[in-house]
Amino acid sequence: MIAKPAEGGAPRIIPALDTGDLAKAEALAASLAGRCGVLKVGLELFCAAGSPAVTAVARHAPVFLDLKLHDIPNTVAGALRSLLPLRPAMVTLHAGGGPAMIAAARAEAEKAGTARPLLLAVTVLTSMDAAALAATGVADTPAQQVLRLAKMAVAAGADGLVCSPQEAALLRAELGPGPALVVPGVRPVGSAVGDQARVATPAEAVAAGADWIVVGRPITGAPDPAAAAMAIAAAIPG
Ligand SMILES: O=c1ccn([C@@H]2O[C@H](COP(=O)(O)O)[C@@H](O)[C@H]2O)c(=O)[nH]1
Repeated sequence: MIAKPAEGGAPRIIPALDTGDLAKAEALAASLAGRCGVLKVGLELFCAAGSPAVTAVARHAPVFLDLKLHDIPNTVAGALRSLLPLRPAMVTLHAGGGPAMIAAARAEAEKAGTARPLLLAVTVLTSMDAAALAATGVADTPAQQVLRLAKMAVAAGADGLVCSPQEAALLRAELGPGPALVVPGVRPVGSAVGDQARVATPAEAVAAGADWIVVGRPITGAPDPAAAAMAIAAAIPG
């Protein structure tokens, strides 16, 4: 399993290679790999190019395969079985799938032995504010719902959690140093927020307890993505 980055050590930034163009993703991977420890393949790239996208990006750095699996336990276990030969370093599944789904995924992942991916449970999407959450029938605040889902997911076998920077400190305080915290919704000072709702700067996210921060458009949309990634790294103390 991939180890958490040590303080002041391995780079903590995971660029999201969100494009439907595999050649563009490969070029981004080649330019960013030296500066970032892990690269993220998400739904846009995977739906466009499939498993060859993972293989191509993995030539440059370990892959965070962010497919946010969410289905009945048997189907999620089967999806994971199909993904494990790609040797992703991290895989996401929605915590909302419940404890049986997460436990089934963990049991399947264990079959890959020490090479297994980190299983990360997505709590409440960082694009959702309190009103969006209420529209799904959840009257609690995003922080309350994130904590509820996080506790359940870790108890069911998740190795870590995807949360916004605004809940990272709460999860660290409640769950301790064990679970990996992978944090999107990160915006360098002056960057457009776009469709993200619960955001903070890279420095704030890391100070709150993020092990890795996920940054997409502020890097991939920059005229020089590698320079943008280096500027983000430089803005994180330590
Ligand atoms: O709650 C979540 C879970 C995953 N993501 C993913 O992270 C990146 C963020 O991209 P930006 O361009 O920096 O907004 C993207 O791939 C999402 O699918 C998330 O944003 N929030």
